[in-house]
Amino acid sequence: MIEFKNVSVTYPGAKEPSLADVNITFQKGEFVCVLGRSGAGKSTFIRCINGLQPVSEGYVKWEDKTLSEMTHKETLEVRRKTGMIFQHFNLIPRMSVVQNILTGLFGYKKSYENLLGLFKSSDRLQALEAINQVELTVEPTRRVERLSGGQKQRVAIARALVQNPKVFLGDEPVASLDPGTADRIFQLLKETHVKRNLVSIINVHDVVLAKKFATRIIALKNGKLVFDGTPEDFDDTVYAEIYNHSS
Ligand SMILES: Nc1ncnc2c1ncn2[C@@H]1O[C@H](COP(=O)(O)OP(=O)(O)OP(=O)(O)O)[C@@H](O)[C@H]1O
Repeated sequence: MIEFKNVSVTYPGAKEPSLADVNITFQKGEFVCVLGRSGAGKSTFIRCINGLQPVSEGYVKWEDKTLSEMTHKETLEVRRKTGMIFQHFNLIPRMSVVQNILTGLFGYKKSYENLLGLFKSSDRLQALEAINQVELTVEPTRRVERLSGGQKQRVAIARALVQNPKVFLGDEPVASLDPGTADRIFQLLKETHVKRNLVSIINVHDVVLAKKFATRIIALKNGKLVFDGTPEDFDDTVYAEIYNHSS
């Protein structure tokens, strides 16, 4: 469904590529965790998937279409199909839970409707359903700045859900949460993933979480794809190879 072919990314002024000649394909139903040391290229990789980061060489394909050759409309469609979840949640602090979730519907609306905040009652119903699905028990009208980290991440997931995504992309979604909350958020992501038969590709620092939830683990080192296998294959030898400090 998503294919990387000889993908490299070199940032302006950089001597070395941050992503180097990556070849990989992802299929529906895969729950992929991306591992690697800090600076290995994980965020760059995730952002290439929906074109937030343009590639310097090679291409990324969604089904049979190359991202860089898509029309504006097709690119927007790809973004709409992608639910992104970030470490710092990317919510609007002074807006309420339900208002934040409704922004997930922007991809379905005309821009003037977004500007005027025009939502139908069926939209609000959808937002309330998403709140139920992520088991968020706070008042929908509460401002998100007053929520805990775990609650904020649930709002972010609910916002991604109303988008009706085909793909979940996570850039360190649990990095700022305590271990118990991180585990519960991963549980929720995995359940949603299974229910909706998504492709999920999630950067994570915690190898234990990756091994517990992933159906496939990949690892980057200095921008190169150095591991692609099952959680069982990701053993101590592989761990040492990926996280050691020599190049
Ligand atoms: N916008 C940018 N401009 C220049 N260099 C960048 C940019 N973004 C990332 N880099 C560099 O590219 C490399 C890979 O960064 P990236 O953020 O993809 O790694 P990462 O594995 O996600 O790291 P972390 O786990 O710390 O978030 C790093 O050397 C980083 O400094």
